[in-house]
Amino acid sequence: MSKQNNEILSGLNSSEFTQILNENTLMCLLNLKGKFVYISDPLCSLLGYQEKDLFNKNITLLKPTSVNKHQSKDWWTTIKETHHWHGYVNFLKQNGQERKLMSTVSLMESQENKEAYFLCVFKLLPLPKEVEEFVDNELCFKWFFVNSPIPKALFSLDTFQYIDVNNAWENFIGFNKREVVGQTPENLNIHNYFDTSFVENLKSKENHTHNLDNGIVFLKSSEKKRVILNYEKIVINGKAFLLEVINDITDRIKYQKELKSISKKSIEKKDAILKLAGLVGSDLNYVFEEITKLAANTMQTERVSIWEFDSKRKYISCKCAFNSKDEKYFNHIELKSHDYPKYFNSLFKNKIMKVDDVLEDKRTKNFADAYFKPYGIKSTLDVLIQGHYSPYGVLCFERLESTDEWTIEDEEFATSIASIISLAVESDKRKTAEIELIKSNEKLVSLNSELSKLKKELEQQNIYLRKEIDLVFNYEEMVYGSKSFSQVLTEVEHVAATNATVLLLGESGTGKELLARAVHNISPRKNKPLIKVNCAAIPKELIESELFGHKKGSFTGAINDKLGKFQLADGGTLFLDEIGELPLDMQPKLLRAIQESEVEQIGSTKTEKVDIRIIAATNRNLQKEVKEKNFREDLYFRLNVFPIIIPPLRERVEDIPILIEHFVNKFSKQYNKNVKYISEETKRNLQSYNWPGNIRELENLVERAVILSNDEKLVIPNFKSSSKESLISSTILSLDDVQRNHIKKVLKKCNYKIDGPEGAAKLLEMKPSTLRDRIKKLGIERPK
Ligand SMILES: Nc1ncnc2c1ncn2[C@@H]1O[C@H](COP(=O)(O)OP(=O)(O)OP(=O)(O)O)[C@@H](O)[C@H]1O
Repeated sequence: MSKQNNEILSGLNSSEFTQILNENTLMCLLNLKGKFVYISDPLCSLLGYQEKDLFNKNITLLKPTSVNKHQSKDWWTTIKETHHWHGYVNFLKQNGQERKLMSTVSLMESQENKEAYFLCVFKLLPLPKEVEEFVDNELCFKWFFVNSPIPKALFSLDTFQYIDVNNAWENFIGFNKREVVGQTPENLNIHNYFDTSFVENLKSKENHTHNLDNGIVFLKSSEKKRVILNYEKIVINGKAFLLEVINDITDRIKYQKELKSISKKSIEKKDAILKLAGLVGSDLNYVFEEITKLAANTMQTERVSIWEFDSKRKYISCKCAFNSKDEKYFNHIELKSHDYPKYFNSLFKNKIMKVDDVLEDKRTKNFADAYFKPYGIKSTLDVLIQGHYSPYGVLCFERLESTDEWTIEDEEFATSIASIISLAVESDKRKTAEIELIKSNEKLVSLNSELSKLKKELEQQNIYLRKEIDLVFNYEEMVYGSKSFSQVLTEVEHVAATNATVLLLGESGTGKELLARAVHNISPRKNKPLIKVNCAAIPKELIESELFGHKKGSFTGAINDKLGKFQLADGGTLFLDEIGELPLDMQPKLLRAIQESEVEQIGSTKTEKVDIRIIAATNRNLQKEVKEKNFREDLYFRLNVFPIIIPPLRERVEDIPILIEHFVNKFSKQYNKNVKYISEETKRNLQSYNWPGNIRELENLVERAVILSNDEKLVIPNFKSSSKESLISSTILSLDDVQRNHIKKVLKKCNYKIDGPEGAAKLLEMKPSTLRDRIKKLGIERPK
């Protein structure tokens, strides 16, 4: 036998028990789950097993079945429920045969380890006499009846009077043995089951047992107990008695009831959570009202409220409160966090705070008088409602005077409700944001359509305006390398800041318009329009209307009112291109408009003030035109305030290579070409040309060349430098050539003498040795 078994047995080792146990005893000990913790050798060999086969195995391995057909439940189930058995059992032996045994099972407690075990003692059958012997055996009876921890009573089978009751019975029912012997359970108001038919059956048949699963007994104290009653007929000294075994299941039923109610409550809570979760997305006030109402009902709490933090979490204010009593509650009141730091700190730290006595708890004590006492609130359960980035607020459950404490289930439910509130708040925020977005989108659409309407109107009123406004100056467009053009730009910069009239003088294509835009774009008027009038391009009869506008019907063809360029340029700059072409009769009108800064529309009697800066440009020699009476002197003087002369391209050949590169890049991009190289020769050729059409001509030439070039090298087809007269090639000599020519000239003059006062070195102000080196380097030789 194992050491553990020995300990268990010694724990059970009352003197009586030892006497039962001898080498022939068929017995075993089962733990409450039915596992063998001890099995005697005779029982093992009777069933054909070895101890190790059964030890720690479940009794169900032996397939125990009740033999008694009146027994409603099987052997092991009955033992588990009633902790008791006295009757036959059939076991399946190891060889597959059945073995019927008389069994007596009772619950025992080990004094050693305080564990409970079922002690099962078996007798061989058929030996009815032995059965009697067993119960006749005084010691065995004592163990089975007197010392049993289960309440048991013996009745006379004839009169149903109590013959004996054990200690456990006395303790349970409350009567002592003396009070009950000779009485019936009915007399003592314990129960009246002996009126029922099963008792007759017990009388008539041998070894009959009966179970009452839903019995009720009343204790001496009148307290009612739910019990399972197990009855069996036993024979003592040849006389039949009725044994009653009482199994108290009151606690079990109460526990089952509690379990049922807990599960009912939990279902209710789940239903409530599902219902509330379904509300997320509805109007927030409605959601809050429903949440507080349903949460209060489900938690059986008198008051539930939702509080919201301000943006700095300095206070919370009540957003919604449910009150089962319908009193005026603290809707819309505020609690400042610095007034109640203990409350708020605990809430932020623990996220949930249950207070079973608000008047005593240090976290709520200091506001109990104001908030809890007047309303009879005894306990609270507060949960922090989390927001997306920071806490949104607090959910409060409040109970009036009640003994109920907040349970774990309550806390779980409250936390779930707080999560639903958080979801509802976030969804509401999203909805508001979406509405705002839709609104601003709608606003944008309406603004847009208003804008396009205005734009259309404006376009219709004056189709020039946009075109002119698009004339935006871009410094990157203007390249140069010459000193003379740099000088021009310096003048532009100086004059731009002023309001002075600028007169741009230069041949066609020299960049007058570009410069006019530059003046405007770096002037304080840059955000106002630059309006261009090409005096040469407008028919003579329309020029006045172009400049000053006209009223509808003022002349044939004036079908609408029209603004003139002066009005359009108001606040900005008016660029009068090709001013030399302005008809003579228009010149005094223009002069007046410029001088007076006012204009009069054709067909109108009113004059209109305008604030305009004038830039004029011409490729004509205006002085000559004045002399020849083609241009009015007074207008010339009025325009010639700040003349800027733009040199022709041939006078600034240093600009040519840079301009070529600039235009090559521009047109390569435009025509998707990959021109990268320009031969020095091409450059030289282009520099030696006299460019009557100036930069425009160069630009057009490069454009054509880029279009025609197929590889990385720019080829200028059919370009011939102009006739000798137009060439200024001689001016473009390399430095070496110039030096060579000059040294040669001086050497010739000095008759190739280098040293001395008459020598070339003296004339050239050089050291004779340096001159010699230079002569060598430049390959100058004395002619033979
Ligand atoms: N410095 C420059 N850098 C780059 N491109 C230039 C430069 N100067 C002029 N251009 C270009 O040369 C062309 C002619 O310039 P613009 O129209 O300004 O000359 P213009 O003197 O006003 O001519 P016109 O008297 O015929 O009206 C334009 O395409 C202009 O962009």
